[in-house]
Amino acid sequence: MSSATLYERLGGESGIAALVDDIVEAHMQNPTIQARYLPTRDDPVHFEELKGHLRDFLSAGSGGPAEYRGRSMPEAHRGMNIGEAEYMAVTDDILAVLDRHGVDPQTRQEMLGIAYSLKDEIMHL
Ligand code: HEM
Repeated sequence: MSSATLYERLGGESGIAALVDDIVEAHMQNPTIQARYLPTRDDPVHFEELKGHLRDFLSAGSGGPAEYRGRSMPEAHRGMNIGEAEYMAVTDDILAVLDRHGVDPQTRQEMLGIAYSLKDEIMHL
């Protein structure tokens, strides 16, 4: 086990910013979920706010200093009726990007655990 916090292992503020950019881009390219995400780019202010929320969510949730000011997970995803295949697609994108950024397997496993733990707050709402 590494003694570094998850936040540190993700590369701190700059590492997380780079991860979020690439994860969002991966979602835009992923046929299973791109229709959910492409419209968020139509309004650049909203898009930047969304990416800021994703950075803060990841920082706050991994032991970093950010304060998450976005909506709760059920609030953010209510009305989307997100299914299993879509959840898998998002998780796959995240793991692939972590791999590309050289994040170690134990840390990727931890991220997978966190993603699974959030399922009930995000799916079928
Ligand atoms: C590990 C799983 C997930 C996490 C941690 C997560 C996290 C978040 C966060 C933090 C936001 C920002 C909320 C805000 O700005 O108030 C968000 C927004 C969003 N999420 Fe998720 N999400 C997950 C899975 C999914 C899935 C499976 C989908 C559907 C394919 C999805 C679609 C969206 C969309 C479209 C938005 C933007 C909503 C908007 O335009 O305001 N998310 N998510």
